[in-house]
Amino acid sequence: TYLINQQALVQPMVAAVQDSLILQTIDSLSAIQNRYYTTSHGVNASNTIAAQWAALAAGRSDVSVSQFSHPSWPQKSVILTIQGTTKPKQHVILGGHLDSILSGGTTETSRAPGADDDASGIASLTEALRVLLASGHRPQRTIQFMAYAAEEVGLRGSSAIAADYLAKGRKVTGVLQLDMTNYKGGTRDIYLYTDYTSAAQNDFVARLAATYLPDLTVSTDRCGYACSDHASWFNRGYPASFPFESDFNHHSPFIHTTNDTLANSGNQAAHAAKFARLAVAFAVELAN
Ligand SMILES: N[C@H](Cc1ccc(I)cc1)C(=O)NO
Ligand SMILES: [Zn+2]
Ligand SMILES: [Zn+2]
Repeated sequence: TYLINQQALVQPMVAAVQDSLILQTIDSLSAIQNRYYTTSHGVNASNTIAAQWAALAAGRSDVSVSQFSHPSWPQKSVILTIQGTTKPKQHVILGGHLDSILSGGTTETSRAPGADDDASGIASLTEALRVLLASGHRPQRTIQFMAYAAEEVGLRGSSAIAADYLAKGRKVTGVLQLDMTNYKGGTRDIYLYTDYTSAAQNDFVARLAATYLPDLTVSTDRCGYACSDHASWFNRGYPASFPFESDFNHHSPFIHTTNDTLANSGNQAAHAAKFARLAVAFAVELAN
């Protein structure tokens, strides 16, 4: 029973989302030479996100930022935790991946901007996080924002983290994945993917969109394979949802190339902002 009853909290947060700040984050992340999981730039990208999230967390004793080390490669995942007040052992998780890749192979000097895949998702998450922290709201359940390493090489960062949660018996109320939120190739606004996701939670997400983003159109589609980090959680029995930029046939054609740039995403972040608004609604409603 997914209740939607936090309108007084969520409406102002949704209104506070700024497209310009999302654009700024996409621009700075895609300016890094590449974010490949084994390069010095890929390590730098993780540290940059950790620093940016730590700056947002400043002054909050209930908020912390950590990096999750992966022994078999150098790029760390980033986890920001907002401690829950009454149900701290229950986790609401929102994620995206911080790595990038070139389909022909990626080296230390490769240019892999990954503006849509997945700087856009990280930027949408960062803006959702910003407005959530700016509100001063303290959620009942613990909310975690995660920037996963090494998604492009087999969902490896999220898989390691999800396996760790399972091994530790941690309770996960739900997971939202944002991977590619800014290239508007389809006719609708938000596409909820139905494979490797939870039907019940997807219905909740659709109702969140209807409640908080009434002007937007929502549709569904399928990937046909484990196409992003939501599958790491779903495959271990955790409820996951994956709102995506377009229908399968119209996603950004630039991904995994040197042309996955902000310019090729229309030099805008209005599309990514829709996902930031949905993310903040998901976090606050599910964590209370
Ligand atoms: N495989 C995904 C890209 C991808 C994700 C969803 C859909 I629909 C189509 C394509 C990837 O590269 N994620 O990083
Ligand atoms: Zn991706
Ligand atoms: Zn990708």
